[in-house]
Amino acid sequence: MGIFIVLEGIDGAGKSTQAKLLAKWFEEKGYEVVLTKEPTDTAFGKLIRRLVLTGGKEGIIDGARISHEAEALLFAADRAEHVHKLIKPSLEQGKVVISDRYFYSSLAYQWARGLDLNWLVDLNRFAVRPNLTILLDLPVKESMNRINGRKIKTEFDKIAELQRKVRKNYLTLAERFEEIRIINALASMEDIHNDIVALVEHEVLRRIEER
Ligand SMILES: Nc1ncnc2c1ncn2[C@@H]1O[C@H](COP(=O)(O)OP(=O)(O)OP(=O)(O)O)[C@@H](O)[C@H]1O
Ligand SMILES: Cc1cn([C@H]2C[C@H](O)[C@@H](COP(=O)(O)O)O2)c(=O)[nH]c1=O
Repeated sequence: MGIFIVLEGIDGAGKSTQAKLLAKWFEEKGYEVVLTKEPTDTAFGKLIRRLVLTGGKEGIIDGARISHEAEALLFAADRAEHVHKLIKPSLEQGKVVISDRYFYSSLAYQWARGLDLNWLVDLNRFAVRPNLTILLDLPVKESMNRINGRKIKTEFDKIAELQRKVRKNYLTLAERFEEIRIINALASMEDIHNDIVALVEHEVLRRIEER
């Protein structure tokens, strides 16, 4: 069985930066790595980017924005394909899978949109649990600074208030899901990478060796 690691956090927390650094670290140790993300690059992921994550006309169906429940279902459908077609087969082949976002994003964001947390947990029950989930925790003010320079912004990027709710939700989720570990994302990229490596060595590799 392989190793499954997830990076989570509000927009601009540094997930993709750290996912790439961690993938390189594992590769240098000789592991075969699958670096992936949600929403995925498949047809489902593209549909989500068009219907949910673009603030313009493309997000409108039959004259109105899609409901938050429909959004949650689309994210879950994308995730089901991700789990069954990529994550599970890669783990069965003994690979290291690193995902930039996973079902915790649905819990944190769609909960912040007003949906019921337990309904979201049930909807995502099919999602295989990671060995380790790293929550990159960053104050919203800093995340807004980091993402402000982007040319294309999602609706979420623009709304600092929503990001505040999402950050609070992630911290609450870290109390509920034992695989979530919090890292201070205000530090330098290098320090954060070193903190992540220490967690991986301690929480994942050592436990596998002890089995
Ligand atoms: N520790 C850090 N200190 C300062 N800037 C950082 C740090 N980590 C990442 N950045 C910068 O912040 C921006 C956002 O980083 P990144 O794309 O990795 O975040 P993300 O969490 O994947 O964002 P999103 O969820 O919105 O895709 C990038 O310009 C990146 O270079
Ligand atoms: C998986 C997932 C994502 N989201 C939101 C979170 C972000 O605002 C965007 C994705 O943007 P990124 O730059 O590609 O990280 O989608 C969500 O609301 N629910 C989810 O399940």
